[in-house]
Amino acid sequence: MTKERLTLLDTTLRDGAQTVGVDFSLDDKRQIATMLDELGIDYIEGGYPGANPLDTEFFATRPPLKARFAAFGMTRRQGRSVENDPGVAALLDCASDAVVLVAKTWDYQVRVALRSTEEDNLQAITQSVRAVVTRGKEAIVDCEHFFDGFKGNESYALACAQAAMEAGARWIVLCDTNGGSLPHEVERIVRAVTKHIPGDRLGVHAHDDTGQAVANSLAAVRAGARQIQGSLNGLGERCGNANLTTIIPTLLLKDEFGQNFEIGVSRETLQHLTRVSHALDELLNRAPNRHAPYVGASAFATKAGIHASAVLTDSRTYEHVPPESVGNRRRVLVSDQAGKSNIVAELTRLGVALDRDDPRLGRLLDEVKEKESQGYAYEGADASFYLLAKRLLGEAPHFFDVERYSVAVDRRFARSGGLEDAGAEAIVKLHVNGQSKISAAEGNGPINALDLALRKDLGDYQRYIDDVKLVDYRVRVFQGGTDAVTRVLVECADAKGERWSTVGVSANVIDASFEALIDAINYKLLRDGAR
Ligand SMILES: CC(=O)SCCNC(=O)CCNC(=O)[C@H](O)C(C)(C)COP(=O)(O)OP(=O)(O)OC[C@H]1O[C@@H](n2cnc3c(N)ncnc32)[C@H](O)[C@@H]1OP(=O)(O)O
Ligand SMILES: CC(=O)C(=O)O
Repeated sequence: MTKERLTLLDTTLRDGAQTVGVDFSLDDKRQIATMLDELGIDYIEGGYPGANPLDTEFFATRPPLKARFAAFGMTRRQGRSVENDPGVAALLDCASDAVVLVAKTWDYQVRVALRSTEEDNLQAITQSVRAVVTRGKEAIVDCEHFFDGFKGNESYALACAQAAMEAGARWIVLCDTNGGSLPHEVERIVRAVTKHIPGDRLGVHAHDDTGQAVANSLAAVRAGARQIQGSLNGLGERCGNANLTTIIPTLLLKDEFGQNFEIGVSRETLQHLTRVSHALDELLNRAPNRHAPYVGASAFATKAGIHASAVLTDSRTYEHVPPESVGNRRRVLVSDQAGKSNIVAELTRLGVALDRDDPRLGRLLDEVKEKESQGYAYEGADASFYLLAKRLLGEAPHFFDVERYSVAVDRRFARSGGLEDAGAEAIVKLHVNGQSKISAAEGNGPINALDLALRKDLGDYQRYIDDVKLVDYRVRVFQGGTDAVTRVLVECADAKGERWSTVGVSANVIDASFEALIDAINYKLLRDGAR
């Protein structure tokens, strides 16, 4: 059976730029466009030339792309001709293959937001589309507020969409601009529109204000629309746009869509999806959403012991698709929800062989649960779990002893009252292979000073830790009040690019940090076979 082609238009660089907290640089835009292109997206909407210098520059220095490069802007303004509208001129003159024109299609918006007449808005649509087509570019019309407009005044919303089609627009895209529509409404309305406009000229642009942008986009496809607009990681105005990082694997891997449609993204490039999603977060300096469908670190993480036992027997028991299909991986977590299966799986991943019938396994599981009840959390501290296991198995040499440490915080104030200088000093006294070592260090804060002092002179073992860097530090205080317990998670990295995480727990944040730092060093010595 021949499959129908679905077209994807990515608006990460346009609607995504309207996300609170997102501020792309020119270089970010270039890198993101390249990633989208390599993925196999059909249209990349690069921004709004003429609206700001960055977007104008991005179009002036158009990146080389296989995808169609689309510029976004609005239909001509009231009281102006298309020839005399600088906004339209910027769209016509920029180096794009396609122009996406946003057009009002809700009569109420025409009156209130444009302060115009229904007739003038129809003419603006017709004239603007014609201008784009006459310039030899493809016209795509984003029918703003289409679903709300259709509910309020069906014939006017349809008249706007038809005006766009008759003027020569290749795609008429029905937008759920306020994001309040529900999947059954979208399906009903798109089906009604297909009686007037062929489905292979219809698209959908959904916002996520009820958390259903993905469902709404899929509902539109079920009803006949053949273009989906969305963004990577669901970036976009307010709650964001339809998340292409969810839609793409759904279209490829779920039978209803996969058996009936094809898209520009192949099963092979789909395996880069997790990397692309995280690369975007990295560019934006945002922590990836662990719970994101398909690409989140928890998307294929199994915490419950009963699930782990089954998933290790046959992964389909608790996985709706194989994690590798989207470039993700299975994680079986060690925590107070774990059973023996979780522990064996994590030990195997860490390269530690332990038989399921070995009585030490039960002792390790009990120890994990006891420590977790005190506040330790091993699901985010694999190196501390590794040390715990190795010590219980009697396979962890004792490298050094700490005799004492102290930390002082120093703050100096100017006569005017302002802060003049701030810093911290730490002293650590250790015993390494019979030698006493005392190290002092200054840092920009107490943990920094302590970390530097601890790693300054480890005698015979110093060469193993010279390249260690503390790359992440997180504190969580729980139980509240004066009995509060502090959990510190530390992530370290070395020159080989390896990363490992450790945990420390105490009523005192410095003690908890010190414990996590000590684990980090012991782990490195153990993994590198220090003698
Ligand atoms: C649903 C969406 O996400 S649409 C995405 C819109 N994206 C953006 O707005 C981001 C970039 N925008 C901008 O930089 C600026 O808004 C600009 C440069 C486009 C325009 O700036 P300004 O000229 O100051 O206008 P302003 O931002 O106040 O917008 C209101 C104007 O747009 C007009 N307008 C709004 N929508 C439309 C439309 N679909 N068709 C025609 N005109 C429109 C209004 O009538 C009003 O015109 P007026 O100034 O002649 O009264
Ligand atoms: C075009 C657009 O972004 C919208 O209507 O939501």
